[in-house]
Amino acid sequence: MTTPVVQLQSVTREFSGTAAVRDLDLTVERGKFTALLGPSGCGKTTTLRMIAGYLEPTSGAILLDGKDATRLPPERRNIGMVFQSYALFPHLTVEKNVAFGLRMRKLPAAEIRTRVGEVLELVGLAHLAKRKPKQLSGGQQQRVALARAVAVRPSVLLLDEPLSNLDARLRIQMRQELLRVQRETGLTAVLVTHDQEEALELADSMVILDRGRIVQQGPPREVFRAPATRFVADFLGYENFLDLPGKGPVTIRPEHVRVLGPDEDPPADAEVVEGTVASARFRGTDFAVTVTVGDRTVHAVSTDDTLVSGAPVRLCLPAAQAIALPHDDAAPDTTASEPLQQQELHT
Ligand SMILES: Nc1ncnc2c1ncn2[C@@H]1O[C@H](COP(=O)(O)OP(=O)(O)OP(=O)(O)O)[C@@H](O)[C@H]1O
Repeated sequence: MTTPVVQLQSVTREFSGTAAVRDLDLTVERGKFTALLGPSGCGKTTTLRMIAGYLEPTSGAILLDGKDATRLPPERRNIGMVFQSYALFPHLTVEKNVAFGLRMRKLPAAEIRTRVGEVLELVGLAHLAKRKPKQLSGGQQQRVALARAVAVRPSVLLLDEPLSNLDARLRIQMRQELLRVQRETGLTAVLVTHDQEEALELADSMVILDRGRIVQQGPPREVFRAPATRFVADFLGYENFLDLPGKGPVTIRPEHVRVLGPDEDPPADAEVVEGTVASARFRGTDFAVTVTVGDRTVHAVSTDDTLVSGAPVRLCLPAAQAIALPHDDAAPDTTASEPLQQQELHT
């Protein structure tokens, strides 16, 4: 096995006695794209800044390429960083911005010229080399920042919410761009994001943080399809948290809950509950439907445009899509986790 590029061993970082990151163990494999994902304040940026060397851990160790780097200053770590704010030098041209890190490393002028040319080609900006940052669009500025980080051939490329300043369309385009650059260069990358779609699309490994701790990690499909806790499920858009008779606490995505037609028979392995439509919100191709079942709300997705508030409906909860959750999982909304009563079920 090759040495991991980054290893965090029992890393804790406190601010005024409060831990922003607690006892974190993290391994970043060579050539892989790792995403740190979680809600605001969960410790993503603190973790990234410790890897970069801008913050020291309160305790624990950081290894880069297998060597202890816990107290090494940023300039002695071979790291490339891209920020949300681009952080370009406004008075320097695109090529001089990209050359900056190479000049700091005192590379020969000819080598700098070659590398700047290569990375500008890589991000498709060779034709804008003489422009200043303010003459570029947001997406182009972020490409310059990416080129500048890649030019130094870092051991690890650290990306702190690099796409969140871009509009929705451009963000999706730039995701592909980022992935292409990472794949073409073979660089190891660590991305901080609160956007689950971004992590799902880009990452080989997804690490979910909650209040400074890792709560789940693995390939995105695995984590998405089998959230280990209610927190992870909730964060990944599982809206239904139910206690099914004989099954215990489960979670199920709204798009897996079907509104049955009046004469429709449910599949054999499904639970069926009766309720009343509380709301049906049009979303373009379908409706986000909320249904009151007893004293709780079940979320479903339907293409039926005749559903109106107050209408009685039957919902089908396919057993195969119901993911079991730990019994003692803290419930963010306690009213939703009461067991569904037998009399509400039809078999
Ligand atoms: N310099 C600091 N001084 C005091 N507290 C800090 C400092 N930096 C971070 N924190 C606290 O540490 C916790 C984690 O912050 P961090 O910025 O790592 O979270 P995050 O997951 O990156 O959040 P966001 O997505 O909002 O950027 C927060 O509670 C934050 O207020």
